[in-house]
Amino acid sequence: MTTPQLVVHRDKDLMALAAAARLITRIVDAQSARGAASVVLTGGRNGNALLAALAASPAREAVDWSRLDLWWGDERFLPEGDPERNATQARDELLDAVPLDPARVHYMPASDGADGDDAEAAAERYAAELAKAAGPEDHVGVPAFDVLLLGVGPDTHVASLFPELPGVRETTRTVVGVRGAPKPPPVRVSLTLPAIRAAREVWLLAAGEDKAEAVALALSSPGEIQAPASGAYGQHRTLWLLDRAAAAKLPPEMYPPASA
Ligand SMILES: O=C1O[C@H](COP(=O)(O)O)[C@@H](O)[C@H](O)[C@H]1O
Repeated sequence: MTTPQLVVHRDKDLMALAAAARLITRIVDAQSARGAASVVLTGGRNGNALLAALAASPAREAVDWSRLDLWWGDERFLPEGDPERNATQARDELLDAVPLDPARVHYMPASDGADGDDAEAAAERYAAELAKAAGPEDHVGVPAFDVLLLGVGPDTHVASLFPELPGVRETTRTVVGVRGAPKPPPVRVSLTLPAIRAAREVWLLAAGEDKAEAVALALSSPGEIQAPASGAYGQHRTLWLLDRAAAAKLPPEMYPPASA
């Protein structure tokens, strides 16, 4: 487990710009070191804002998009192309504008795909795809992602792991079907905490005052069943990227000095 490191930006727009710049650097570094990079995308407002900032950045030219593997941390289990799918939103914000290798873009299945509306079967299919990409040194059955992005919901959910639901209790499988999600749509597919924790770096994104309670709760170590975000950490680094509004309820001793 890595200790969470907090960075607080002035507002959500600056947070998205800074996170995009940070992500470009991380991808370029990984491509230089290992030939390719892998990133797990998140849905939600902050994840989409990051992708939009990345699309608008001239520095995006520094990335070799053909050597980037993209995965998803969760998906709203809806038909292909549905505007509420995280994949559709990611395509609109960035993916359609950059020269990715389609074979390296690992979308989570849609509800009108090969498994129909069986979210559990779709989860198994995605787990198999992840296992195929994992190397012999990757014990959990997923690749050691360079960066795994997570939005943080106002209820502390990350990916589609909601407080107290079975998904957050999963200790063996890497991907699960989720039913009864309190945020629509109720049926989803999600990486589990063991899969999330296999990432080299986990970055949690939270901006806005509606996230302040969740940030304070998750960082006070209440337990991951009650606050799933508290169980999300990376092998090398766990980074919480916040704006001032989302950091407002942190106890003063946790507030990073440089960003006060
Ligand atoms: O539904 C979802 O919500 C969370 C958080 O989204 P936000 O808009 O409150 O930031 C997101 O992380 C997740 O990927 C998505 O499916």
